[in-house]
Amino acid sequence: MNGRLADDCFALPPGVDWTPVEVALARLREGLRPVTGIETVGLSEAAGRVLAEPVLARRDSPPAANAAVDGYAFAWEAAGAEADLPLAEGRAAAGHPWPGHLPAGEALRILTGAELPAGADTVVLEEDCRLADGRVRFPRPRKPGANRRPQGEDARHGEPVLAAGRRLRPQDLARAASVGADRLAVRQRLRVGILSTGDELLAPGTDPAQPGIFDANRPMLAALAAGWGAEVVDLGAAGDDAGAVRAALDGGAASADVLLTSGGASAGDEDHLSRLLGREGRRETWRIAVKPGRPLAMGLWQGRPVFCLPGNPVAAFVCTLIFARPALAVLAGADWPEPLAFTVPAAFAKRKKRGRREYLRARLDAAGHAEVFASEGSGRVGGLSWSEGLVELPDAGMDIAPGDPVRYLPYAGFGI
Ligand SMILES: Nc1nc2c(c(=O)[nH]1)N[C@H]1C(S)=C(S)[C@@H](COP(=O)(O)OP(=O)(O)OC[C@H]3O[C@@H](n4cnc5c(N)ncnc54)[C@H](O)[C@@H]3O)O[C@H]1N2
Ligand code: MOO
Repeated sequence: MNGRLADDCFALPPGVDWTPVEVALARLREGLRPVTGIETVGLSEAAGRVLAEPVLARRDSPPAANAAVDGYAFAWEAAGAEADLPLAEGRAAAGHPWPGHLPAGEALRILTGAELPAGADTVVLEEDCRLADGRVRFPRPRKPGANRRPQGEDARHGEPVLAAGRRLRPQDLARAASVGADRLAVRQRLRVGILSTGDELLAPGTDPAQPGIFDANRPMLAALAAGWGAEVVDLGAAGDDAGAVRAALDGGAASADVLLTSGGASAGDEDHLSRLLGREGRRETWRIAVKPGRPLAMGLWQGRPVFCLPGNPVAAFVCTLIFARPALAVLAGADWPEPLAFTVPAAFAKRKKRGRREYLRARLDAAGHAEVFASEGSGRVGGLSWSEGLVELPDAGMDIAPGDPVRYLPYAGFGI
């Protein structure tokens, strides 16, 4: 079912001033619900889509016991410890079952994937066998059932094999296909509108001699959202003018399910986005205890959630990974994703203030230690491109020395 978001879905509990990251995340998790409809697609179109209903096994998988190796099938009980069995006529191959009932005390040539013939319960590996005069000799495997893949060992008929909310990875498609699924009920793609704001922004292709800065956020945010399975709606760039920002928000609310804006998030004279949302929409300024990203604001414009990301590209990027990504997942009907994190030794030294969580652009050196970008400047796009993950430092004050354990969040864990 599609959810309507409550007006206060971003509101913080009363009395909260500087919002710890985990409080902000918990609030998002509680306040958001799926906003996308459901459609049916074939397996070949389902990669990256979010399952709307569980996939149930349409039969046992495998449908019958079969051989895990090339060798000889036989009944374990009837063979001695040093087995010496006559070979039955014919063979069993994948897709070509042997029709008869194998008498106890005989063996049958069998290939990997072939259904085990009636009467046989065990398969001996061909490398362990000696063949002579129509007989096969081998040391009997220690246990009955060796090299046999039992019926239904991977899935039972009717069993849910994939839960609703899963974003389908290639291996999930294999799982769905293996139990006979054909068409899957998935969520429609979340439409994510991307808007940049600021008079200083230059479109790509502008003469570099022009004053201003090139819009770095929009291609980055669009690629992030697309990589997470969204349909991107490019809302362009709006100048620092309330009318232009209002028109862009109206256009976004009409064409997208959720908006990611950048710039104008804090409380400066030209921070129209934040002000407009406050006056004409619904805005919660969170003052999150995080660096970078403190000015992140969230709100609703005509019922559509809006993430007002800070303009500084590093802050926009970090806020998108940490806050917008799980929010977009929930809005898209997917499970809440937790970032992947490892504890690794630091390759750097840093004194950190208490009272806020910090994210540093980082990557692992050859020894597996986390090194960080030379500058923490939130405008340094070079550091974003240099980095392969983030070091996450907790709210406490810290004096970090090389070799101290730190939490490293590889970008690969964010799907980028
Ligand atoms: N008095 C205060 N000033 C600032 C505060 C504060 O709390 N009080 N917070 C600082 C922090 S932290 C950040 S982050 C920025 C965020 O401000 P805004 O979201 O209002 O963003 P702008 O002022 O519009 O832009 C900031 C910076 O980013 C550049 N920018 C904007 N959009 C883009 C884009 N699409 N591509 C590349 N660069 C972009 C813009 O030119 C500015 O340099 O505020 C601090 N100030
Ligand atoms: O979020 Mo600002 O430094 O924190 O760029």
